Amino acid sequence: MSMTPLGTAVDGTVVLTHLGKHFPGAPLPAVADVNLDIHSGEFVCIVGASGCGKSTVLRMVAGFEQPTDGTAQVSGRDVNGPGPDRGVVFQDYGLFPWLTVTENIAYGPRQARLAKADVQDRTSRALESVGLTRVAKSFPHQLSGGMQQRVAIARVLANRPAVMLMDEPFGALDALTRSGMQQELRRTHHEAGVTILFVTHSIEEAVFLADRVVVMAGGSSHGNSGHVREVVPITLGQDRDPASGEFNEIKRYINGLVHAGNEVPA
Ligand SMILES: Nc1ncnc2c1ncn2[C@@H]1O[C@H](COP(=O)(O)OP(=O)(O)OP(=O)(O)O)[C@@H](O)[C@H]1O
Repeated sequence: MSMTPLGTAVDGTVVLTHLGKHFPGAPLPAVADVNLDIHSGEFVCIVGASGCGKSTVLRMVAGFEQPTDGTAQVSGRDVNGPGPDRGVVFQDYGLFPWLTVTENIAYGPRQARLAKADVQDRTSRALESVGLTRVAKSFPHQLSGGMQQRVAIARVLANRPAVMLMDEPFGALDALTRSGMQQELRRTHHEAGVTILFVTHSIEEAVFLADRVVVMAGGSSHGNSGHVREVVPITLGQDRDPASGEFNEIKRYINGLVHAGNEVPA
């Protein structure tokens, strides 16, 4: 349980138990037997080669896909569909183009029929936490990709979810913007105390952001189901330097796990 300036008291535990998904008509389950306990406020990244089921796991936690095996629980309750306790951020920002930045962020709290003062308070705090106050009255098309993604993150924060689910959210950004966004997200995560489950192709991004990195493997191109290969705790502390030897050692280790068994035959 955590109490934060950006949120109310929330229990953002996520428990995955024998979680699996077999899509109709597929010869094998896309994902099988995923077991994971994420504690409230933890930052967990999922990495793995294309097709190993990273997005499918995230989508089951979001409630967009029903598991065919096992359960996903958030805050002690089985996930049966999407809900306001979980906020989702995708690579494409999904903003309403006809609404200003402020209106985009206020949309969720308004839909939840919160009192006007509450809506304003949540919106201004979320704006502030991602450094967007200056562009509050702009429309999405007037902003860069990085700024638009900040709006998407603020929009989720304004709903005060217990868990943020992020699927390759920085994948479309240039390297410099991406690195800035990673630093901001770490700070925001720290302030908001929200649990984050974050899917990425970038091992460096995962090592920079996460408390733990879940390495997934397998998938139909390997003749098996996507599964968790290893969960790697990142013991680098708050100030992480991607140029440091320690950082690179962990990166190399995870890289080895991601690519083990994927060697192209000679
Ligand atoms: N709606 C669906 N119907 C049928 N098969 C699906 C569906 N969604 C995903 N799959 C299959 O499940 C497997 C895992 O897909 P998923 O998108 O979860 O992998 P991923 O690790 O996120 O891949 P990537 O890194 O390429 O995004 C793939 O073989 C994919 O084709």
